[in-house]
Amino acid sequence: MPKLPFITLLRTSFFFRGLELSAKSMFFHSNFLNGSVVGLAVHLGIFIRGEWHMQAPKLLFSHLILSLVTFGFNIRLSGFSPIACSNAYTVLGGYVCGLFSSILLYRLSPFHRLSKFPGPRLARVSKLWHVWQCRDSRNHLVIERLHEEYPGDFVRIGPSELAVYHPDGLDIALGLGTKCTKSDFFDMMLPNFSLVFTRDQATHHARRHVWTKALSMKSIKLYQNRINRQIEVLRTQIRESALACEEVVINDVLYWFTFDAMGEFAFGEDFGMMREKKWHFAIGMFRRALSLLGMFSSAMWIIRIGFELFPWAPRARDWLSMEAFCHKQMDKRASTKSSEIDVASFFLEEAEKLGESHSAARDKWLKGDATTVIVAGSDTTAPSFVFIFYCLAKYPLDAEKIYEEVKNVDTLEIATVTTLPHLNGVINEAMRLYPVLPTGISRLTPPEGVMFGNTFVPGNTKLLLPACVISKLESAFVRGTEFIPERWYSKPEMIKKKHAFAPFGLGRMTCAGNGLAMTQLRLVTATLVKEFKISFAPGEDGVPFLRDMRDQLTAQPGQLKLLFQERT
Ligand code: HEM
Repeated sequence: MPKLPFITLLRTSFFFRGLELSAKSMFFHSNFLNGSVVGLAVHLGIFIRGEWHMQAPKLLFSHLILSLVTFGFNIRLSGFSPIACSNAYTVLGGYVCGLFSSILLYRLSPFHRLSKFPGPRLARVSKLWHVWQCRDSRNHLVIERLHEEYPGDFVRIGPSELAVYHPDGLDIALGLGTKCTKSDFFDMMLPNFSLVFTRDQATHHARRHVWTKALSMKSIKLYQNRINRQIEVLRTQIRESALACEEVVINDVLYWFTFDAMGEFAFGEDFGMMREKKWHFAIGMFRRALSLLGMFSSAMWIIRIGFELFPWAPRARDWLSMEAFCHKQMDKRASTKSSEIDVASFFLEEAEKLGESHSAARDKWLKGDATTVIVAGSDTTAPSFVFIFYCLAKYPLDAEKIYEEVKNVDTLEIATVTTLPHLNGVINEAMRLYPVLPTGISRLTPPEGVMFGNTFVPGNTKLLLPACVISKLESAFVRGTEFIPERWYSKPEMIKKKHAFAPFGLGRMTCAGNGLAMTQLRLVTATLVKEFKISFAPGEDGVPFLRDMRDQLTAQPGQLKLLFQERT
């Protein structure tokens, strides 16, 4: 065999090495490209349409499985080797790049249906931006700041979500005749059913009548003895503090009262918090679990992943344990006969109608509504109370005006307190300036879209309707940021858009417990103002109370210390 010169050998070896490298590079590129095309197709063909939060846990799980299968497949093809692993990485890397580039470009592009609405660039890309902004549970400040930064009626706060600051926003999105429906947020409690968390309108309508019956003014009168009992415990506790000249942490006392009262109305048994002057463990769990909502309520897919894949994580566990506690309360109530009527009596009566053949659905409704009645009934009324008492301490002249109204009347008479103008003006004004659902109302536009004045909002857009901004708009209320109770009775000209104040929502899905909540607010405020002078405790100025407020779907104000002094 002729001997090849060394140089020729070298050249030939470089040539083949080059060929191998370019083949490898082509292979690499084609793997990457194939992955990217699949990623692109999956976005444009599937994920671009509809809602995916309910499937989020399954999607995450199936993507993990698919990644493992891709590795397995490549290892089977080329044996366990760096090449097999790098092939798998390349395909998966291509998929991820294709999928996310397509999502990113689309969301930032002028072709997106919400492209004309202003808002932070990162908010357009992903809801993770909003989640990050809410990491300290202060969504109300985020939403207020955005309103200042982007003056106008709308700000884009997510890829397909708008914050609406229009003075008619609540009326258009919630009012009678609206075609907007509840947003993805209301899938939070699934698989349990509950009136609040029911998106399907027909199902909602069918369930609503039980709640309407259980919380009608006629039924509330049946709970009057229970209400009076709880108010008496509260009065006694406040009187003890007044006699001892002790400051009262009003948040604790009024939260204990409201949860105790709700336990009593709902299941015929309070939580004993006022008597024992300490938090019940289940309510404590619930309040810890709320921090989940402070950060994640704007991204339901994260909450769904948390509940389904990480139910053992501390906050998710607190939430699930709190639900289990409420379910147990309902089971306990179902197995006892009560001589006095309570809210559960109505639910149990309805459950009996469903009978054994529908036992699964019946149990789900009972469980879901048991949680709702405690959570929606207490964690809303309690902060309303705290804000009202903050206003009474801050505006003592208004407290005195209420005193003039109540000093000669029976403050436990529902019909009487309903008609007292300044009492009701103060309650309304406190709820307007300090809404208990500061950013908690959201809706989805119908497929054909909705007009807000002259602006068209396209279909399937999630809307956030922040009461913390809308109810103070100058276009809705004259001197909108000031506390003026008279606007609700003697100065109606100071209200330009009455539906910009909707503390209980509007329309078909308005608060079912509106009457009960207002009754409690009126009776308790009138009773305590009649008996006590209320002021800030020494060293208290109410600043930390507002500064430390968290927005965890419901407002969780900071600590407030008050002094109660018995009127002589
Ligand atoms: C001051 C106290 C309260 C406030 C500010 C309040 C506020 C609200 C708001 C704004 C909504 C509508 C949410 C939406 O449209 O997305 C609502 C719904 C609801 N609330 Fe209340 N609420 C209070 C007290 C109560 C009480 C005491 C109960 C019951 C015991 C209750 C039970 C419900 C229920 C069941 C719904 C759902 C209604 C439906 O979807 O048909 N709420 N509440």
